[in-house]
Amino acid sequence: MQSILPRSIPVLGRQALSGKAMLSTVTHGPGLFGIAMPFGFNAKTAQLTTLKSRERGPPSSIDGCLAKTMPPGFKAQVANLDTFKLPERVTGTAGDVKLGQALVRAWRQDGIVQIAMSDKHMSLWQDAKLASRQFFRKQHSEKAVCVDSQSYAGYIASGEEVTDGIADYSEIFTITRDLDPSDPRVRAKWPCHGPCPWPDVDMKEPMVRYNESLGAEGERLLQLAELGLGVSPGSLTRYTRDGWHHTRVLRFPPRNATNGKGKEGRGIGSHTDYGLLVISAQDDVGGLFVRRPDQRERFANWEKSAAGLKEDDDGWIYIPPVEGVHTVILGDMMQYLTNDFLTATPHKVGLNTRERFALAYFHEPSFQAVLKPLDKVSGGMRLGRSKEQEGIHYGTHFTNMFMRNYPDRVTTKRLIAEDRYCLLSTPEMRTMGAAPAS
Ligand SMILES: O=C(O)CCC(=O)C(=O)O
Ligand SMILES: [Fe+2]
Repeated sequence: MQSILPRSIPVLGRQALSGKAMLSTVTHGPGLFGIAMPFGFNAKTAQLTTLKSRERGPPSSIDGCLAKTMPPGFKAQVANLDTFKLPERVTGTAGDVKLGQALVRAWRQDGIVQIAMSDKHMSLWQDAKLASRQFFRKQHSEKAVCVDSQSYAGYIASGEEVTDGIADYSEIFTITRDLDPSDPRVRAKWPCHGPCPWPDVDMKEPMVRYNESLGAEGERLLQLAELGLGVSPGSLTRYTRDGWHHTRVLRFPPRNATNGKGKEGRGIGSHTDYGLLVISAQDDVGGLFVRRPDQRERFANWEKSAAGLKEDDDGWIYIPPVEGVHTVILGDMMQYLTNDFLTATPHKVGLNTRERFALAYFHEPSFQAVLKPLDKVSGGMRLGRSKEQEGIHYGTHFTNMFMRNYPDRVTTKRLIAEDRYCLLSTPEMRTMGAAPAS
């Protein structure tokens, strides 16, 4: 099976392309907005467009349409990414290896890949999007009660989350592992372990279905990444047994209807996410920007916060919405495991002229995992130093990040008041060791 849509273009066609051929720089004046959006092109159309614009040279009118979805006030190159199609199962065939290598190459070049949604994913995403709209439309008082003092799951009002000391305008419902109060880990007061305070089944059911299917996609992507990196099967996926996967259901207000708590036009500040993969879907509005891997921009979010990194600098890539695709960026633990060969993707979200809905699914190591860098993969900088390290306990990294983002949340206050943090260093919390030498 071919790895990239459509069948009429060469597999791994991206190799023939210089990165520049896919990007055009656009600065938006406010006058450009209100023009019809390009949503409605499916992944296949977008791919064909890429091919056409390559043949013609200058950006096509469709490229221009994609660029017009960029939020006002931002300057960035506009991506027109290839779309990969995943096999239903990864079995290690020559085709799987080629696809894995192409994914690794694309992550190293752009920091992001586009994956075609299957019909099933498409319908799960439509249902989840509808549930999200219905939830965010509720009265503030109905949403505000969806909070839990033991887990970080539940509602986060616009202006509550903090990135690099500045309030984000995103309004969020976070879904973490939904644990009954009688669960032994909850009773033992493990940090971040507790129920998900769902508003109702109308929200719960579609979200649970969506997350389950992305869990399977995350595993296939990790298996392909193992093949692409040339490491033994299980080198990455051993950490996701009992993975601490979670999801952020996001709404961004239009830029002229915020509550004045954050910075004008900024939805979420520049940051990297914490685990292995972030698999996202966005609606037709547009707002996501990423930075490509750059040897000159070194960071390690688990050692020193990467929040706010280069936020107002040049060099951002705008990722326009394309119907029928997931985007996949990399998290801190992928960077740590691969010794910087694959780096976490810095990204940020700008507010647009219309409200925007997105769903970010985080495919993560187990809370109890202690990760160790892979011997066989080296990005240069960290090799040697990383080998001597004790490894990273994912639960501690996750807890640190959530405490940093929500300093005033009831969950953070209870965690501190009950001195739960010290439990993170106990042996029961670290029951997954490092990968055996491959
Ligand atoms: O809105 C998006 O597309 C991305 C959101 C994001 O970066 C996050 O939730 O961490
Ligand atoms: Fe993010």
